[in-house]
Amino acid sequence: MTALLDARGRPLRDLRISLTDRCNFRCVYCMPREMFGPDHAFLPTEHLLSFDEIERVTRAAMRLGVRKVRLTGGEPLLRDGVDALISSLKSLDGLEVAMTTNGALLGTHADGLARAGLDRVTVSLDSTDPETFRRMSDTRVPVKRVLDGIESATTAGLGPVKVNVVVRRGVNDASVLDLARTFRDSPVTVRFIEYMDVGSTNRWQLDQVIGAAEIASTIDAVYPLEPLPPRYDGEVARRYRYRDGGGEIGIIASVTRPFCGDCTRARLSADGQIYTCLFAGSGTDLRGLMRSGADDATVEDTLRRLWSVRVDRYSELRSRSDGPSRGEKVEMSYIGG
Ligand SMILES: Nc1nc2c(ncn2[C@@H]2O[C@H](COP(=O)(O)OP(=O)(O)OP(=O)(O)O)[C@@H](O)[C@H]2O)c(=O)[nH]1
Ligand SMILES: C[S@@+](CC[C@H](N)C(=O)[O-])C[C@H]1O[C@@H](n2cnc3c(N)ncnc32)[C@H](O)[C@@H]1O
Ligand code: SF4
Ligand code: SF4
Repeated sequence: MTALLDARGRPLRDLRISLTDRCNFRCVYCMPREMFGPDHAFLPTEHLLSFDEIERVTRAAMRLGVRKVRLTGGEPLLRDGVDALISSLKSLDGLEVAMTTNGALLGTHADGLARAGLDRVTVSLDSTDPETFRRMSDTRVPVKRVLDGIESATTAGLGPVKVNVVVRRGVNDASVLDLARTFRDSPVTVRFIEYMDVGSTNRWQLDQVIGAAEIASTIDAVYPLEPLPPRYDGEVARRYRYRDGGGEIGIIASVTRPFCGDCTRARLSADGQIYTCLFAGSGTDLRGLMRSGADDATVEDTLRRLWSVRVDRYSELRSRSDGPSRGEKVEMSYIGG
């Protein structure tokens, strides 16, 4: 089989699947409470893709080159029966299944996820300081519960666990060193993410971004670092290791050093739209297609046609004066991060 490439020569390798648009947190950079309050209309259950439909799309995507899926959201652990979905995805030959979660429910779910066959988990955690954590995540869940969840995941064998930290100037600057220190000499890898202009509700401004170079030098000044080579083509995080052998960290520089050139990711929203870029304004409706009776070959063909004309490179164009307009973009909680 010849590899399917998009119009810029990029293969399709990863499928990120949002299981729900709901969340038990209201992170200010993702689902600000003033936009996602009690009146917000979340998707009704019948609009969510069923597990059978998710599996059908995954099988079609695998025939086109996908080898890894990441279950995300919203908060994926809020979707009932997630263990059953993982078991059925893991029965597909050679598929790696990972999950990104806010960790609040990991303590109770870690063992079941491991039994279902989940390969790895990434936990989002923006600070270990209780007040800063609350300010970033706008939740009553105590930070200790997330830290315990990370430990449960490690004990259950869902590792090596990664911790994703969104860094926002003026809010959690101090968390860079705190989190580096907390997880040094542990099996957990912390990855610092430049704050991005996803969606249309977080009122992003460039001066709120702490760039990769500053993050690296802040850590390097206290715990000297050296760069590591990527583990695979298209890895989003730049890796560094502590010179004293204390483990490694990653930095995801999607604003200051975009990685669109080897972006191999498609995204499936909770209601079955396929997006070829995190910053897209609209997707292609696979749910409607499947519910109108389309067979597997038609689903595969739709994906193939969509990927073969793909030209997306939003992050590379963001800073150019002739770059993309700041029109409506899909929300991260709906499409998955
Ligand atoms: N702009 C942009 N940002 C991305 C993309 N993929 C991931 N990110 C950002 O990077 C963060 C980390 O993504 P992960 O899924 O944890 O990273 P990953 O490197 O794919 O995961 P691994 O399988 O562990 O290597 C996300 O939460 C996003 O903020 C992408 O395609 N475009
Ligand atoms: C949308 S969340 C979904 C999964 C789960 N609820 C969680 O938080 O891990 C996926 C990832 O997107 C990241 N994210 C959300 N908004 C972001 C933004 N504006 N800039 C950078 N990363 C963001 C989060 O930190 C998280 O790691
Ligand atoms: S980043 Fe994750 S935990 Fe935070 S609001 Fe978005 S979906 Fe929820
Ligand atoms: S901005 Fe779009 S094309 Fe670029 S890396 Fe992110 S998802 Fe891929």
